[in-house]
Amino acid sequence: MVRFENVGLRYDMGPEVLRDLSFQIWPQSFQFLTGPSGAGKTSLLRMLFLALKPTRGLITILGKDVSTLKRADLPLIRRRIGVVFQDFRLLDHLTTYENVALPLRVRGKEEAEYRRDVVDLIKWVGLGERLNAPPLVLSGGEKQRAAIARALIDRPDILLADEPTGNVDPPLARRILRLFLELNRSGTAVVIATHDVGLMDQVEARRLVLADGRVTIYD
Ligand SMILES: Nc1ncnc2c1ncn2[C@@H]1O[C@H](COP(=O)(O)OP(=O)(O)OP(=O)(O)O)[C@@H](O)[C@H]1O
Repeated sequence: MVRFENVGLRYDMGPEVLRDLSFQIWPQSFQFLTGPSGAGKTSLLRMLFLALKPTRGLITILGKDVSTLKRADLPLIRRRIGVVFQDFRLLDHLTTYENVALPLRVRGKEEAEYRRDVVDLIKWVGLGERLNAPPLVLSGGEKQRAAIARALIDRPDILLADEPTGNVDPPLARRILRLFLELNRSGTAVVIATHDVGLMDQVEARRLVLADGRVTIYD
């Protein structure tokens, strides 16, 4: 599903922040991506989301070599990748419902086709009471779950989450982790970037550990 071979990344003329990364992410797998602050977790996620190209090496995502992808191919592949950003990126002038429905609206789907799915998904993340609330009145944990619902609404093959429990207390972090595990059981590959050791210790899962620009894998 995802294959990295000897991938390196540098920003502008700076030093290589990631080097010699070789690993695969399998369909329906679950893994944590971890490492100290500044180790390159967000940079790696950005390459996985096709927001950043490597400066060397080969990346294949969903069967496509990213170096040969044309701009016009990007939306189709990105649609199969759900992302929960560290800063949520919800639109303040839209309600929870509208934020979650946005990817479908942008694709030109009719509301009658998706309304039920959007409402069901919002209930699944525990925000049934907040359907019509704008992000400004949501707590950090509620925003987090709205961002998760939006990442999932188009049924991605792979979900990438950047510090998805960074803004929530431990009970809510456990709840969010359970949502990801449930999602994974239903067939979605999941990559969670985190430096929350307490969170990782709750499940036996593969860990991709970044340090000094390199990755070590603990299966
Ligand atoms: N746009 C950029 N331009 C230049 N350097 C960058 C840029 N983004 C990240 N870096 C550098 O790349 C390295 C990795 O950063 P990155 O944000 O990927 O790490 P991280 O592991 O996600 O950190 P954190 O856990 O603090 O979010 C850091 O040295 C950072 O300064």
